[in-house]
Amino acid sequence: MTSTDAASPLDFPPTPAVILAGGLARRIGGGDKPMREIGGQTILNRVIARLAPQCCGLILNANGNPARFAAFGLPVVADSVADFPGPLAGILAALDWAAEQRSGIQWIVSTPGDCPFLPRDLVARLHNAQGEQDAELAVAVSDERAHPVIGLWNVRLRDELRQALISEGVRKVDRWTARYRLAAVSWPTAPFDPFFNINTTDDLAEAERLVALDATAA
Ligand SMILES: Nc1nc2c(ncn2[C@@H]2O[C@H](COP(=O)(O)OP(=O)(O)OP(=O)(O)O)[C@@H](O)[C@H]2O)c(=O)[nH]1
Repeated sequence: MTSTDAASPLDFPPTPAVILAGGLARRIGGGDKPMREIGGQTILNRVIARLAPQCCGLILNANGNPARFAAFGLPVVADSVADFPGPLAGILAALDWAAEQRSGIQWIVSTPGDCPFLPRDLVARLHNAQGEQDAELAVAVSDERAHPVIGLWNVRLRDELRQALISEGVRKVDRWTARYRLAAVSWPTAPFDPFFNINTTDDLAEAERLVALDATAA
């Protein structure tokens, strides 16, 4: 067994996760996509339920009035870079939040707020791969496709990210991560892709079907 197959949560440093909900959700008609419901629960509730047992805390990255998320009881951190420059702005906001905590947080895991079936071993396997490969970042992969917003980020990289976003105008996550030693961690896609995410109303319907499959598999 390689150590990426299994890991105890004690094997890696305490790691908070940021749930990225700062986008405009244009393909689904705007609004807060994570507040849409599938199987009688918000997508956000499902993301929280997957991540909370794996992390030492959760934060929500969202723009606009944070009061609309009050019921979830999470710190809400807005982008510091204006005009919706994409998910890198949310990752930067989370890294800055971590540095401000002054509790020695070294790593943050990021996930989108529209990905309700995240693996229960996400954080452990990202950390294991990072450690084994002495990588600077780790990113999730399924079906040979990288999911650049689902990753493990070192708080140390925040000023380089700020520079890339603000001074160089970098927008694509994988354009930025290509600068670093990156560990890619692959998950199986049976019975379905755990990184299935919801972009459209058709995806919402598909997610309803997967909720039932997921309940059977659990
Ligand atoms: N903080 C922040 N997050 C963003 C921004 N744009 C997208 N995201 C987040 O990045 C993840 C992937 O986003 P996309 O699928 O590209 O964008 P989206 O807003 O979800 O949907 P579309 O507008 O339909 O593309 C989601 O979790 C978004 O909330 C942004 O400008 N700022």
